[in-house]
Amino acid sequence: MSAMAAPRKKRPGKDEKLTFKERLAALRNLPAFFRMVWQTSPGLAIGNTVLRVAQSAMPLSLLYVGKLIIDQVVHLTKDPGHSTTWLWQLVALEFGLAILSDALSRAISLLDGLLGDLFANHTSVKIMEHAAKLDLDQFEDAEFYDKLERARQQTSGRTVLLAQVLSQVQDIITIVFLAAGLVFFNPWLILLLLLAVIPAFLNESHFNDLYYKLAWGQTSDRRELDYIRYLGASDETAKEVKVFDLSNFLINRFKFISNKFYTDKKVLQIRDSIWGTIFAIVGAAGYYAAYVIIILQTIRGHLSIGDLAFLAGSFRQLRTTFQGILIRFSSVTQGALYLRDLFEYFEIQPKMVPVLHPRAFPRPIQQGFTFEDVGFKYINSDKWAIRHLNFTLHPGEKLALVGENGAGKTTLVKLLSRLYDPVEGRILLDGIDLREYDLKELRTQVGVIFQDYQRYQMTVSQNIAVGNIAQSNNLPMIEDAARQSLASPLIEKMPLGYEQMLGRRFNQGIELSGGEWQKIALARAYMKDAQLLILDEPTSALDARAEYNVFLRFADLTRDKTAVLISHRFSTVRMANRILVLERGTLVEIGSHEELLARKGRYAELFELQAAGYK
Ligand SMILES: Nc1ncnc2c1ncn2[C@@H]1O[C@H](COP(=O)(O)OP(=O)(O)OP(=O)(O)O)[C@@H](O)[C@H]1O
Repeated sequence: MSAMAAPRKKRPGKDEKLTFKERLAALRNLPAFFRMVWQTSPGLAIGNTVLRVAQSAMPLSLLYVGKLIIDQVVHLTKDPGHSTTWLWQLVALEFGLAILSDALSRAISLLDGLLGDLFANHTSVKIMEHAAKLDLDQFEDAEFYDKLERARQQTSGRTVLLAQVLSQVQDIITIVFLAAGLVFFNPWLILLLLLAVIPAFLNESHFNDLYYKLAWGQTSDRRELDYIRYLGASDETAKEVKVFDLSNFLINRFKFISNKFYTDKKVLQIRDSIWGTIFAIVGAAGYYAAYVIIILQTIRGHLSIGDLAFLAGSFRQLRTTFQGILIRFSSVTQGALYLRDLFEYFEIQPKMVPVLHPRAFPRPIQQGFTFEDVGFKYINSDKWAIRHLNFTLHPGEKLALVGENGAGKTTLVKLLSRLYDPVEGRILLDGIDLREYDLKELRTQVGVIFQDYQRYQMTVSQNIAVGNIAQSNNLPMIEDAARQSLASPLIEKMPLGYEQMLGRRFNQGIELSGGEWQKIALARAYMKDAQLLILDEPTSALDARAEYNVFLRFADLTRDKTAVLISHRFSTVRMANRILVLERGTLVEIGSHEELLARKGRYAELFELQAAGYK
């Protein structure tokens, strides 16, 4: 079973050469990128384009007006009696153009900034929306995580790409304007310039590939680096880092990985700047060759002084714009390569595709859930976590799952709540495959509290409301759920009651004990009127009296519901109608507490073992 349903594409490995063709092919991602930009804000996108087109006409206009001014000045020096009106009109025009050009640049960078911020937000939302669609096991795949990480990096990095692509278009239009002016004088000079900047371009694009490959190869190390940074400086880990004295261990690991990054990049950067300098000299030589030609033509009287200034200025501008375009071309293609990562992430499709015509969830459940030879193994494991599992969970039944660590109890529960689908066999609900029911409805009808439930750094009421987020403003319901899970006395003692922030991350947050957190988390189970309630060791952190009370209450509150409990405490387990004993993923016994004790099998053995501890 593969988590990556999307087609795998050939990716450049560390040593693999990225061809020019591949780089060009990456540009195919740009239309999709522009679509995303457009979706972000059509108004800003149009405004930006219009301003940039206007700005691209500026250099040529300024240079041409400059030429007219010089020619007019030269004319006036030869003929001082001539009227100066035209000259001052030209100066005023140039002044106006200079102000306009400056205003346009500022407006463009403002729109770039605004559009960039909105684009980053829009992409982050899309990444989260897509993550919500994916299956749980896709998150457990390291390759997927790398992809997610690279996609995340796109959000801020791609705003740069946006400005680059737009500048590229703007510069191309500028060049068309300038070249149109220059072709008139000498087309061969443009060719000369082109030849002079091409080596710099090839060099730049070569190094960009190397940078990209380096960053690509470092993705998973980078994840480790982020993780170490978090371990080394976070409220959640500070306690263990201190008692186990881990700081040196973490710092050394951090240094080792970050130094490796630094060294690898340094070597590239040095080579890049040496070659960059050499090719910049070649470019400058091209420009000065053209300059000499223009000077010679002026001396021979073929060009006016104004023409000389205009041509020299145009060439200088043309050269920098050309170089900018060519150099940016490789960073645009590099950006497009990164975009491919983003789009590849969006291409990953969940395997749990909804059926075309989902069935309505039965209300009430008639026959219950039947496991038919169910087998399951995790994507990153060759071992069967569950195998050949056959049993029926009857409606209204309270079933306890018992087994040693790693026996498969939580896995069974995940299959029941369709976080995963079986790899072998099937699970039936009222005789029909669970996969045929509407997944959303199933989620509302099956309530699960996992042993590793989340401690949200949010308010108490939000922490409870996550059990049914649609009711997050329904305080009476939240209070009722807290009463049922026996959390209300605890909440009433808090300074801000249900509005109390929990955890230490945010202002005025208070930290709770493990058992206190569990009581809050348990309230989530009562937030919806689910027909099947699953509690996976929900009371392991509660003291004996609290646990006893919770289960008495639970039995009372779930009288007409089906329930599955996982617990290592037999005092709890014995309250169930039936007990299913799992061993290495298979069912070894099933029956009531009394029946299983009488059998003197595995359950009796585990029960005696625990009872002996209390004697
Ligand atoms: N996400 C996962 N990826 C790979 N293997 C997993 C994953 N979760 C569990 N396993 C493996 O599947 C097997 C069953 O695990 P499971 O969590 O169902 O056990 P359990 O009976 O609930 O254990 P415990 O009493 O310790 O909670 C174990 O061998 C475990 O290593």
